[in-house]
Amino acid sequence: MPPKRKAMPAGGSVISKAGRTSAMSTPGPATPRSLDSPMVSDVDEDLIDEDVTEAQKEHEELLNKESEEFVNSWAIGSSRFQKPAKQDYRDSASHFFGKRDFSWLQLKPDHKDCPLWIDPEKGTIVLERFNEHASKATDFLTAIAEPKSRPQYLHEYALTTHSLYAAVSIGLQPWDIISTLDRFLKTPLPDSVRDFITSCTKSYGKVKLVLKNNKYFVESVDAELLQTLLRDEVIGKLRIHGSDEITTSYAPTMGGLVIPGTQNAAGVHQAGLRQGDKKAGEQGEATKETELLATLNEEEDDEEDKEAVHAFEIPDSAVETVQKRCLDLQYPILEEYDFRNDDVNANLDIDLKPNTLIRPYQEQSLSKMFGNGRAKSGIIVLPCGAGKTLVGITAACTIKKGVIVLCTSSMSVVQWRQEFLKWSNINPDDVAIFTAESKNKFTGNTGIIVTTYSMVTNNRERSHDSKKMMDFLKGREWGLMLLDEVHVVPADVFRRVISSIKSHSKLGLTATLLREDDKISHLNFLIGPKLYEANWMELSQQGHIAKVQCAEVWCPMPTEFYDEYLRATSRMKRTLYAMNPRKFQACQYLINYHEARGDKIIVFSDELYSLKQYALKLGKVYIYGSTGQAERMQVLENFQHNPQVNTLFLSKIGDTSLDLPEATCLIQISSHFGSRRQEAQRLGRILRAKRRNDEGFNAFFYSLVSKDTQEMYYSSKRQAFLVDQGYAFKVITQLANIEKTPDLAFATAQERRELLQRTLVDNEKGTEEDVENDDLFGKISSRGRKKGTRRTAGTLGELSGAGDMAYMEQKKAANRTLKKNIKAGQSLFFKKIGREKEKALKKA
Ligand SMILES: Nc1ncnc2c1ncn2[C@@H]1O[C@H](COP(=O)(O)OP(=O)(O)OP(=O)(O)O)[C@@H](O)[C@H]1O
Repeated sequence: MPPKRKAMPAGGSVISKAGRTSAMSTPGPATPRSLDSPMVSDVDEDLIDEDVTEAQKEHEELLNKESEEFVNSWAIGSSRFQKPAKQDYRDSASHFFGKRDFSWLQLKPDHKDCPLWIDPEKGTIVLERFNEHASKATDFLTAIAEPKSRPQYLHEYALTTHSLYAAVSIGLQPWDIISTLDRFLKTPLPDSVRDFITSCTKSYGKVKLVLKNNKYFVESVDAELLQTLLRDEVIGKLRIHGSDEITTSYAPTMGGLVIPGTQNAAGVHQAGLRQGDKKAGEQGEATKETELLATLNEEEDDEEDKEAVHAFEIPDSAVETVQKRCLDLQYPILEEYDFRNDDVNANLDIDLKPNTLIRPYQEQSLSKMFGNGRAKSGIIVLPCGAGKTLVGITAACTIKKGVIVLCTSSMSVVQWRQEFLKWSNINPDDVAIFTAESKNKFTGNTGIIVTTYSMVTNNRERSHDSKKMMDFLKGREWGLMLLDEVHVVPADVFRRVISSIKSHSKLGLTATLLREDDKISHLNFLIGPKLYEANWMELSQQGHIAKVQCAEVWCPMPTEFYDEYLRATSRMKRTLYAMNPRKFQACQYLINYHEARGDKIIVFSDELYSLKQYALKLGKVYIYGSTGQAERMQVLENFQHNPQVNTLFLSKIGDTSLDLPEATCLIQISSHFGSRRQEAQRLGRILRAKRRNDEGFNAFFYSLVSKDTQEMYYSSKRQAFLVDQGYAFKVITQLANIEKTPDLAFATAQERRELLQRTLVDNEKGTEEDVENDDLFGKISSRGRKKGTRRTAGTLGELSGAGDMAYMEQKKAANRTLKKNIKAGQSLFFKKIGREKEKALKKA
């Protein structure tokens, strides 16, 4: 714990530009002036110009006089700051601002030192990132408000019922929130906002559901409130017979609980010292940033030491009814697990390996979960590639009880198991996998099971083994349920998971807490509130994720393509804007350029037809849903280690969970409409670039869009989330010297016309759908077909008489090289591609 901070003194000093201070003895609420303001002695007086100081003196005197009157006139709770009548504050400039004219909120005298602005009507808060007190305010805001947009200089947050619920759940009290917010604001806190905070928080966090010695207790520090609940006709009847008395005990504190992998953890300290100055510096920075919150929590812990907690017991079967009833009564229940006092469930022998040091933001997110010595259920949001897996593993190492991990695909299941073995000392026999292929149990009393959501919620007839495994999962209590990629799983799937598997605490992990159907709020009550959300830009500045240059490349459509586009069905439109020859050329140009720089490139296409056509024409490798597991592994292996395989074409199956730290450049040629989530997840593939800490290194993300088509509209929608995270998309309308690209494809009008004809013929009867989708719960079913489309067996070239064969003719040179490589026995992988080509040739 950082040293305890004393309450900030009232009043303070007004800082002039030259660093001079002037005393302000007026009583009033504490202000951010006292937040490490530079003292007058810090300033070299010789450097201050006489004239300037005179003018400043005058200004300060005036300011002091005004501020004295001003500060005297306001105090917390004063109705002075309610919105005055329009005629009292509107002036000739007001019409420029319309409803957003907040000039009636008078600035505090020391507003320059306060980093926050507030919209009193909507509760939107704007943070000046350039303000010297910004970092302290940032941590506070992350705890109480939803980050909406975080570009470089101004961040926007919104106070919502859910964000305030989350703030209460990590232990903040309404008065902490009100007074700290008031301290950071440039204007006095408007009454409307104060009332909103009070009303949202007064009932939150008052009632907790705690599983102690395997019995459920409804718990509160407010005995009166528990009596009210017991008088309720529904809850009263559910109290366990014979436990008429409300029991009283004392709340646990964080005392003694150390999150593994942190600076304080045993075994890690030494490793921490070896990490070098940079890491130590960052750790210090994180500690500084959390100081404010820690102080608030610490003060509260002291109080909690003495605070009595009252509880009554309810049966397991009544948990959902009580939760629902409490919600109806406006007392939402928070779930907490007192794992340190759980003597019933066997302890799991697991700890992080001694040299594992978790990063400051990982530590911060976990401290929100374990803030009061118990495990709170909730969601942690970290950017793609920032290490959510290790956060989940560290939570498991802290709780040390049975763990069940739910993933979206069997590929992630394998990865999760590997990560448990990589980061912790867990016995491999204690981590078992439950998928269609493997239904193992752990050998000891307790352990870890990694599975998928679909395995657990499958309604179809189960095999004998599968049924036995489900009985095993349902028949025991789990200490922790780790829910990976929570944003893709619909509410009813969660309900099915949660109702069939009993777990004391739940931790949801995601990079993008957003859904296009806006149903994200369901997660708040099904799993728990958002406990922490990291800032993408901050993490990339600290080198934990790569810095990325984003660009949107506008590719005009040749007239004949555009004519066809205008009259095509919506399905064909998508194919046409993906197959736009100018887009193809841009892709070819960018691949050449980045391969020459030594980059490893991933090209994404949702459109299977274009994925294959592009890859075959350019002689590159590709993976999509139907690619067999062995071939996938081989392709990925080659992409990572073979210097001749520098570009990989991927369908949407590579959107998530693919760990390819070699990839440094990403080109997107076709995507899923306006999905913000897909855009962010794809970016995530290069955020983990190995070379991210090389001097001046940048990864590149290009989105190729066909000009004047629907794709332009979708593209700007897709970027919204990343723009809010601070990424800027440059628009490129002309790629320099593209016409000089050697062997530029479709350079003649004749070739472009042929491409158009082929595209139309190949897709006349529908297009092939990807047969696998890692987003298991997306609109397109994972195994099914979309209405109006058809699945084809074999290659499209075989059906249309074109496809591969036509490309083989055009790319004779590339294929000859390919054949030579095969003959030289260069790799099995090249041999396989060669065989496919030869087969296609023979058929033709
Ligand atoms: N504290 C740490 N120290 C060293 N390496 C770490 C740490 N945390 C994470 N990593 C590494 O960062 C990489 C990304 O981690 P991980 O795969 O867990 O990311 P993620 O957040 O789950 O990404 P995605 O959402 O894309 O799946 C991994 O290679 C992991 O080993």
